[in-house]
Amino acid sequence: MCIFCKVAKKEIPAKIVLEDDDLVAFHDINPVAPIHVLVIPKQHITGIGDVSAEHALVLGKLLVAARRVAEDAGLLQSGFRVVINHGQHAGQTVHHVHVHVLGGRLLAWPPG
Ligand SMILES: CCNC(=O)OC[C@H]1O[C@@H](n2cnc3c(=O)[nH]c(N)nc32)[C@H](O)[C@@H]1O
Repeated sequence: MCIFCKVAKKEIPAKIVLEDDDLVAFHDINPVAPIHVLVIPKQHITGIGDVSAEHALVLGKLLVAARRVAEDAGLLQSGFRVVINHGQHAGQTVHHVHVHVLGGRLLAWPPG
């Protein structure tokens, strides 16, 4: 089973910050910013490159949850970044779609 499916099923530990029937949000194990949270659907979706119209609702819920994570982390004023990586060039290492919520410091643009 994929590692994020295990997190969703509580089979491996994670510092969960938000959860509902459809998704779970938890701190990244290797944060690249003071706030680095991942928002994942409980349903296994391999990557944003694999989605279609049938996924629109859950994808929307991930983005609304990302905003809630940012708000709860006090980032609405200072700013935050929401990132989804797909495939090798984007550095995707876990093949279960996940939204990165990054904040707490000035974030460079363009990303490397
Ligand atoms: C370019 C990033 N591309 C990507 O695919 O990000 C995957 C993200 O998931 C993180 N991560 C991996 N395993 C675990 C785990 O068991 N637990 C947690 N809490 N985070 C994990 C990893 O640090 C990376 O930022």
